[in-house]
Amino acid sequence: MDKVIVCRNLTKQYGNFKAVDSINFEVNAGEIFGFLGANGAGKTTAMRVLCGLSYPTSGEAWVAGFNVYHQQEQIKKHIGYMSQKFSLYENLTVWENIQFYGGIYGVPHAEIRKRGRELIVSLGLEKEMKKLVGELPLGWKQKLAFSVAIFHQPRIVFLDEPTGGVDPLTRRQFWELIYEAAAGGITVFVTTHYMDEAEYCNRICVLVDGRVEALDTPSKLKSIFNASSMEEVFYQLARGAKRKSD
Ligand SMILES: Nc1ncnc2c1ncn2[C@@H]1O[C@H](COP(=O)(O)OP(=O)(O)OP(=O)(O)O)[C@@H](O)[C@H]1O
Repeated sequence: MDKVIVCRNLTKQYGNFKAVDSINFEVNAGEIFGFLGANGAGKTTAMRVLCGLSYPTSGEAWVAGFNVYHQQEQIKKHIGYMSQKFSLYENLTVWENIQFYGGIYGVPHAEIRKRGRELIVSLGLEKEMKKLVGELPLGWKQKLAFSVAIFHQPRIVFLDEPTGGVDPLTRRQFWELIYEAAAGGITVFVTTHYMDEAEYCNRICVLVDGRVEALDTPSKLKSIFNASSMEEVFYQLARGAKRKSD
């Protein structure tokens, strides 16, 4: 099977403090891989290394076949990224944001127009196309931010708590977009604090104090921990955590 992310003893230290402590995992192509952990567990730190935004202290990792020490620029070209504070421009219109991000990622102009129109239709944003993004409800912004993050058809999309602050129905609709992307062959690496979302992932990796404490499908994890929900699994793992949120 094609491995799009491989981590081998990946470590990131700040001074003597190991924010990410020798983590190992592999993510398969087309997989929806959930990355869970309490506040301060090390999720964002690990994700930043995998996105080519910071260097590890030791260990190895490859993303889309590229090395995190030597090939950060190639990694950036082959991934999409969406954070909690997603990066849409609020004072540009929906259409202008699509054009802008398509351009940044080097999508040819004619292609941006064609795929941009298809995207507007598929999101049902025809009437909002010329509206400023700042005027859209949060749920729409999140859907648009996700669509823009995968507009250049990357191999992997990294989502850092993408659905913070929206209601369960909107979250569910957002996850339909995630499933569509995965069905189209994009690997999804997602952090979340919502345990209903954890259940939607193909596999879950739970970080506790910078270390991988569990890694399996939601159903296997529930059976291993003799738990009826991912919430319970998470609680059993995270209650021993020493780190507290900042
Ligand atoms: N630049 C830095 N210098 C020192 N310590 C840092 C730095 N960045 C992060 N840390 C520490 O590393 C640990 C992991 O932080 P990180 O943001 O990766 O956690 P997280 O799992 O993403 O948490 P959250 O769910 O709150 O976003 C925390 O204890 C944090 O204080």
